[in-house]
Amino acid sequence: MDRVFIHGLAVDARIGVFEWEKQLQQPLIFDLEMAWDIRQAAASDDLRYALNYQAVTEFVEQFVGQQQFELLESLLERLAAALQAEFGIVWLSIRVEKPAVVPQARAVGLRIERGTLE
Ligand SMILES: Nc1nc2c(c(=O)[nH]1)N=C([C@H](O)[C@@H](O)CO)CN2
Repeated sequence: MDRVFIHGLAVDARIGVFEWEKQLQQPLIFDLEMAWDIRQAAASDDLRYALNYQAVTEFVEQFVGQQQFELLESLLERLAAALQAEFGIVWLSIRVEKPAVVPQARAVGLRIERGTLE
């Protein structure tokens, strides 16, 4: 299956376990990989048959901006389900980095995969 990707998408979020984290917005960096059969879009040269990465980007920005969780796990699980439902994505991987929150590390975060590939 082909993949549409969005790398390095920075979105401010209210997320974290600690009280100080709940009082501010902090940047999250997302990498998304989404399975999509591109052949119909390629044959027709028509955006309607493509997975529109601009639309996905705006959806992620809006979704993340509206949520508040303690754990990255909670955010990613819901974001993955929302993207699959909104765009009909059968499989996706979302990786998120929380930069500079753990001083010993450049970034921390997680990566999940949801759905199935035929
Ligand atoms: N697996 C996770 N570990 C931690 C998270 C998280 O969301 N998932 N969050 C934190 C704190 O909020 C972090 O930002 C600062 O230590 C700790 N560990």
